[in-house]
Amino acid sequence: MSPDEHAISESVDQMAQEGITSVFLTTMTQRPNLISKSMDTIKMAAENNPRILGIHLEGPFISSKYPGAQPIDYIQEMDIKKLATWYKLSGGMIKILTYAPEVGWSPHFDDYCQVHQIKTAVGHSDATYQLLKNIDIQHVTHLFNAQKGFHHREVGVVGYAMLSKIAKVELICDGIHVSPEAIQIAYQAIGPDRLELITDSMEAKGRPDGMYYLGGQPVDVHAGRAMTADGHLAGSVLKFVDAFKNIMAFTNCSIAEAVKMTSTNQAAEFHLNGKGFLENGYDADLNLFDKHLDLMATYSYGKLLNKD
Ligand SMILES: CC(=O)N[C@@H]1[C@@H](O)[C@H](O)[C@@H](COP(=O)(O)O)O[C@@H]1O
Repeated sequence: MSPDEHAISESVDQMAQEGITSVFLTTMTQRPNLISKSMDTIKMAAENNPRILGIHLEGPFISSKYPGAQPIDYIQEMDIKKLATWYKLSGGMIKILTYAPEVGWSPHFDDYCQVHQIKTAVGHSDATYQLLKNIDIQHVTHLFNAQKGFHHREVGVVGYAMLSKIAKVELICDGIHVSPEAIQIAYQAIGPDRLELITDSMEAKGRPDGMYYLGGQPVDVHAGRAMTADGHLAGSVLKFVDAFKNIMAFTNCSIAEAVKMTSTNQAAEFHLNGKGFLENGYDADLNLFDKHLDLMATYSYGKLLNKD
């Protein structure tokens, strides 16, 4: 394994400490050749690590109105040829693409994604409710963050996420990206069958405050917040087990619902066979908690990965 593949694989194994048994690794908006390199590196790392199940391409086909922490200089126009190159380099591992449909949608693009089973997600986008409804978007990336918010005459991406009957909706449940009250509203409007918790975390997670990098830009991490120099929240330092606990604390939902939002929904959406349930013949990926819901042990494919 190359040093980069090794580093990726190690960081995925490290995630077992917070109860993560499988991941889609997320790329940033960057120069095309760097995205190409990531595709190849992740593909190679996945050959030796069965916990890497896919890639989430976040950008580069997004709106310059909502870059968030994505480097604005590398936002690109939708280009199916580029997507096809990355898909090939990834060995078919791209499972989800976050993009801004108002700048990039075409029937040809939709066909390409459907044929290659790439889920299209709206994110970093200024799309209107009507556009999202017309193109039947089925996934919303980090609800509320870096997207058109709710206005009473144009309900935008947030309104679409709430009104859709089928779209799965991501939430960064750290109480910083989204306030506990907004999380309650999302829970009441969207519910545990469609919400999916994510971390959106970057390299500083679990490490001391200081300067780190996200997509090649310096990020200052202090007291649980990661900020770019121009003042955008830049990913999180949220541990997945804390997202699991927070959703219960913020919404009063049941453990069963929190389990749904952290595993079953994702497994079902992406047809991850063998994942998401404890059943005969399944992969035996599981977390053990004590009565305070502190994580005691994580098993992946039946093998103990961490222990308190
Ligand atoms: C990897 C990524 O892109 N993450 C986004 C970030 O770009 C955005 O700045 C932040 C806050 O968004 P907000 O200021 O719109 O709430 O949310 C997420 O962390």
